[in-house]
Amino acid sequence: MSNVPLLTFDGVSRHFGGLKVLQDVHLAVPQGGIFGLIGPNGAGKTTVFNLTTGLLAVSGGTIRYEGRDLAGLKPHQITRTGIARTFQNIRVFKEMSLLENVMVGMHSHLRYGAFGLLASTGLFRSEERRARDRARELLSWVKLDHKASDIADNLSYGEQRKLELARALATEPRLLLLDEPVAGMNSAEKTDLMAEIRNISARGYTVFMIEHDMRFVMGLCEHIAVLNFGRIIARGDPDQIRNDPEVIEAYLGREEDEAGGDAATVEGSAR
Ligand SMILES: Nc1ncnc2c1ncn2[C@@H]1O[C@H](COP(=O)(O)OP(=O)(O)OP(=O)(O)O)[C@@H](O)[C@H]1O
Repeated sequence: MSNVPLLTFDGVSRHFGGLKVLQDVHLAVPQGGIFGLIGPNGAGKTTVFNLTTGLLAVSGGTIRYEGRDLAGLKPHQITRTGIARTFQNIRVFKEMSLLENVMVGMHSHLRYGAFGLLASTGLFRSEERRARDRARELLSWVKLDHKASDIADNLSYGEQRKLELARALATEPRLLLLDEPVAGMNSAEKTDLMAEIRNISARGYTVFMIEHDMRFVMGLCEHIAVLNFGRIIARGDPDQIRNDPEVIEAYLGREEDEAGGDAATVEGSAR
């Protein structure tokens, strides 16, 4: 793993009117490996992803990817620099096959574009065959290749999440942002996904994930940052995070506030 960060947040803030959702956030996601961002509900985690992918603009500070300031870039331009993401709410095309879902993610990389995908003629066949092979390969990384021709609507919730992951990979990113990848999965699916994400990381992708499931985060991430009320309150490896008094306070405080709500405990229970 190189020491040069792939993605950096330098004094980043984001306000919505008077609401300071992120304040002076400094982050450095190293190249390679798996980085986790955790924090109680509403801490600002998804906003970090929305800023990184250009869905929102920063109110202050700088976000750099491979040293390049991302300010002013549109989401599709950011995708082209090598950043892909999945969403907290599943966004698969339910009436399309798994293969087609992945190929849609690929279109910005195909020379003929999305129109050619729909109206393919002989001219485009070899390119399309290559795309199909790649899509099938990506589906195999999340163990869905045997269902490649099925309609996405027939998949379980957990499988739809994995399909989203394959589709994100189809843009050929180097940085993969995963927003709550195991939400809605049963424990067997979580165990499988953990192995699959480890394999994806071993292939050279940098993974940056938001996740509430502490067992998953602690088991998978080498580096973790903790957001609370829009500020980073801790950074470190899983042991440092688990034992950080401010982190424990942030989670326990929330649990009391929410009277046994769904805030995860730092010790490791899944929600
Ligand atoms: N576009 C927006 N306009 C106004 N407020 C927003 C917007 N996006 C997010 N917020 C607010 O910013 C705060 C942080 O939201 P965000 O979704 O980043 O939190 P989160 O840590 O991802 O939460 P969760 O774990 O519940 O998904 C919330 O109070 C939310 O209501």
